[in-house]
Amino acid sequence: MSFLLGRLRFVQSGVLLAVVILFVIFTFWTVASAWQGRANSILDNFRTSDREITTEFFTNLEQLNAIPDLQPCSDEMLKMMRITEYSSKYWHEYAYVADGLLLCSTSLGVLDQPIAEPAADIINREFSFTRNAPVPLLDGSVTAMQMWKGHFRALLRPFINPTDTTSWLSFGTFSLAGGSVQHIYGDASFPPAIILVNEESSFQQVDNYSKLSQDELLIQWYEHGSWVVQLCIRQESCAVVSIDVLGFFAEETEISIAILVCFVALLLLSSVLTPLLYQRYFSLNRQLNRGLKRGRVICHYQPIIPISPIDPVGCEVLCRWLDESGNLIYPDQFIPEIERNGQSGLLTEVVFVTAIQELDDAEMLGRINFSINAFPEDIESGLLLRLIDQFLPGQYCNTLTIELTEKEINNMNLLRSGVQALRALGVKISIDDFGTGYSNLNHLKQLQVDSIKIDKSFIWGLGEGMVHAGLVQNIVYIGECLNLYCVAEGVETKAQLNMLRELDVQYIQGYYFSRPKPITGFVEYLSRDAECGNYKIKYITA
Ligand SMILES: Nc1nc2c(ncn2[C@@H]2O[C@H](COP(=O)(O)O[C@H]3[C@@H](O)[C@H](n4cnc5c(=O)[nH]c(N)nc54)O[C@@H]3COP(=O)(O)O)[C@@H](O)[C@H]2O)c(=O)[nH]1
Repeated sequence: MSFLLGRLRFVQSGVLLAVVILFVIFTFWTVASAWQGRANSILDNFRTSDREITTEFFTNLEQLNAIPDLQPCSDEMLKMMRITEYSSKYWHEYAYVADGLLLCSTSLGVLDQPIAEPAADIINREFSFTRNAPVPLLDGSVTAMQMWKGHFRALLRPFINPTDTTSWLSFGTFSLAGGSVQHIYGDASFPPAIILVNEESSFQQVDNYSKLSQDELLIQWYEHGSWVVQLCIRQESCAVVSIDVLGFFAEETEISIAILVCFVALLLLSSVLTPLLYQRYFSLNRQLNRGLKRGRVICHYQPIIPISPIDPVGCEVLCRWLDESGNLIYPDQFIPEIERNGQSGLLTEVVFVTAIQELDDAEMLGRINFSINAFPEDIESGLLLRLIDQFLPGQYCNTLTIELTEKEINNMNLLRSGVQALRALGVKISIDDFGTGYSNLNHLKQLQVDSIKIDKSFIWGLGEGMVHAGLVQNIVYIGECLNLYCVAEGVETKAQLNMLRELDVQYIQGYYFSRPKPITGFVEYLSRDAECGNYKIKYITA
């Protein structure tokens, strides 16, 4: 019972643990996909706009710079600048600049008084720009990002700023200028963008990076409670999205509550499911069912030593069950369950077939006697006859003893005729645990058996006074009268052995000689000539 309870608790905690692990994975996945989705959309926005903005800038300004033989700020040049602005999506107010002075622009035309341009705060290899500096052309009343290339300059139109996000998510872009990282827009107080030089060798120092395309790299890392995702385009600009993990849960209360509710629901569900799962997969009943089919029932062999040196040695085959955790379970613990499940025939078959196979492999079949335990219904149903016919060569039938285990007899007539059929083959029948259970004298007379096995409780009482000695003596006497031989089981001491010899018991079985052992241990024991009692092992000779 305690074994079962322990098992139940083990299974329950196992299932609970599995449920919790699944839930944690589910939570992580839900949360991660929620914030990853948000970060991705921002990065996508950045990716698209950055690509389009820079492509448009370079295309347009390169075209303007490449116009040959045009007078600066001539009507022809202004026309070209206005056509360019008309087809621009991101850039406007194209202007012509010479020696730091702005001479004309698309909206104002040729200026009466040239205006000094602000100094670019970022100077790159091919271009220069200011970040949101006041625009002198418009009296400094507006700020805009201004970018120069060659003789031309353009202003970036205001567009939707992706920093418009939640409190747990911040965004910023950075650019590489003059060999250093410059903040362009968004949150400047970020964990610094890792490396803006978009060279694979430098990114390879970062664990989690992936190359999205020839000129795009994505890097992700965890830092100070934030998950940071950085996307770099070409060699100059990177967008960084930072997700504050705890902030997410604090802000997104609906998601947090939903997760909490799911967790509680899962806990409740698991407390309902666990017993059902246990019943379905882990009950002793189920395990036995699987075990019987999957060779988890194994055989141990315990010697039965004859008192007379002329009689051959024997053994009793005793089953054990190797449960799914690798523990050896003894028959008293699982046979009652097997009987309740109506699987006793299956157990007998597994033990019978395994024992014959193992004895044969160990070259013991035919050289020693062997006893197998069986239920009365195995004889009544004809199962044992079928098994013998199928698996035991006829010449070895007289080495087999069937020990009838203590159980109610269903049909005495069937049992009697089954016993007769077995005995006709040479198989011997023994009444197990004689003196207890159903093994009464009337059954002995009706069944015509070959031997009786004196129950170990009588043997253990031998040293305790005359009563048990008298009982054993009477059992031996009954055996003599009915022409049966006696086997004493449970012999543990030399004193018990000596008393049994005096009482003329013919065979001894017990820990005094050997505990039940797997076939290899049993064969090894026999090869040492039963040193425990100085018994010379005698085998059956052909
Ligand atoms: N139908 C089947 N019944 C089986 C089968 N295998 C075993 N059994 C029956 O289960 C009962 C318990 O068996 P087990 O735990 O294997 O115990 C056996 C011996 O280990 C034990 N024994 C033997 N000598 C000693 C000893 O000196 N001291 C001590 N404390 N125990 C000892 O006795 C059991 C043998 O019993 P028996 O069969 O009555 O000879 C038991 O009733 C088995 O019959 C099976 O395959 N099928």
